[in-house]
Amino acid sequence: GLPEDWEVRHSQSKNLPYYFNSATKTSRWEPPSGTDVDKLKIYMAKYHSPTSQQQQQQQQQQPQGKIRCAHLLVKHNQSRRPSSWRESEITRTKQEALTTLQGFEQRIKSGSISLGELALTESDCSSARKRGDLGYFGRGDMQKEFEDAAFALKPGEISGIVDTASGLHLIERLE
Ligand SMILES: N=C(N)NCCC[C@H](NC(=O)[C@@H]1CCC/C1=C/[C@H](COP(=O)(O)O)NC=O)C(N)=O
Repeated sequence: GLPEDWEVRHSQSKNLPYYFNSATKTSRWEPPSGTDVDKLKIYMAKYHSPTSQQQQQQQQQQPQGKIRCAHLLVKHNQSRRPSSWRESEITRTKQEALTTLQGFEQRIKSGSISLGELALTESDCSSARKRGDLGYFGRGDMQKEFEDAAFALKPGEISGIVDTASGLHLIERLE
């Protein structure tokens, strides 16, 4: 039910449909004027319903049941391994680590810096050099508190502060 030259496409990053005009090569989030909205609704339900789309995407994008996350870890003197590439002996208290990570969280959630960018210099995990990217993992790979927080996220979402034996984390689900 779209006007001439228009087609529905799917944005992987936002996991949302958008409308593309192949003649003018323009795209937009809303259906173009002149769309037969009722017909479009039926079409979307059939081909672009989020569940089938998401299921498809889930299958294509990642090994079964695994997700991919980046994290920013701030260790403290009670961490299971109070040492990192940044600091051979980590002496900050847990409270200090919390205050530091809350500051990072504000900067990330305000959009002034990305988690990955900040992880590069601030994360006490060796994944820092990969902007915190831990790669794909499934249930049973990470410490439980981390796993539960990570699997509760949708792709693109960032957790609150997560407390594990490693230290305090912010987690971003990438896939
Ligand atoms: N599968 C992947 N990519 N690597 C295996 C990860 C093993 C796993 N690690 C963790 O749970 C901590 C918390 C989340 C990330 C993580 C990273 C830790 C944090 O630093 P650490 O406390 O070890 O010094 N550094 C590396 O392992 C575990 N079961 O201990």
